[in-house]
Amino acid sequence: MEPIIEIKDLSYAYPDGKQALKDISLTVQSGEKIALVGPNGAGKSTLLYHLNGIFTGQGKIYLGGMELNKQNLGAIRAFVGLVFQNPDDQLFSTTVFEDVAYGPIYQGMDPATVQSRVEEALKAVHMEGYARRNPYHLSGGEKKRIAIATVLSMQPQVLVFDEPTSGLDPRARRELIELLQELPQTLLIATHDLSMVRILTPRTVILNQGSIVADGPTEEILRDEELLFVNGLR
Ligand SMILES: Nc1ncnc2c1ncn2[C@@H]1O[C@H](COP(=O)(O)OP(=O)(O)OP(=O)(O)O)[C@@H](O)[C@H]1O
Repeated sequence: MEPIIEIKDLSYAYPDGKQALKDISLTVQSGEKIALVGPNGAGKSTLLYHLNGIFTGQGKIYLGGMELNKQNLGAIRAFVGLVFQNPDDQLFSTTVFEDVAYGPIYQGMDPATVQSRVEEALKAVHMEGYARRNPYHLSGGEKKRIAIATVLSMQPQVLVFDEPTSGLDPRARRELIELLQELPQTLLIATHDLSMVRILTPRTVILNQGSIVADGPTEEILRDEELLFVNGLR
């Protein structure tokens, strides 16, 4: 079966010369749920931002068989939904509807399709009835859900999350994890929340200093105290 994500020998240096990713290769099959863990500065966000072309490093990335390049960028951005750590980076309209409708409108969908895309996306995050609300005045947990809906309205097959549980209170965190468990898409989640990893993602990849240092079943990785310790995870 063709992998849904294939990263081959990806390296990336920031303009100031900081080498953030070194020779990353990763293959993900459709439907997998994967945690990307590692200490601060390991390169997790940098890697995620490559998956929908925000950053472009050296190496090759294929998504659903499409090569990530300028020509395919529109299709790839519909295929891979990236949910930022801070929902305020994703919500900028005065109504939830406009924020969730933004992608479909930008893609030129007709009003009826836009409407149904918004309704479906809000339903998927259990936020029906919020369309007329102002995102600015929502709680942290609600904003997070709407940020996810803004991505779901594009019907992506891959969802990429940067620290989805950060800043949430215990109840909002638990509800968000339940929501992530329900999502049928392939998930790649950068996180420091190992207790979420334990229950949500059967596979874990450890990144440290820009390199993949472990990749395997979450159960085995989280059992390896030494591995966790040397990678700043304990
Ligand atoms: N705009 C930038 N310019 C230069 N270096 C950067 C920039 N953004 C990040 N870096 C550096 O790149 C490396 C990887 O950063 P990145 O944010 O990808 O790590 P991370 O694993 O997501 O960390 P965290 O867990 O703290 O979110 C770090 O050393 C960081 O300082």
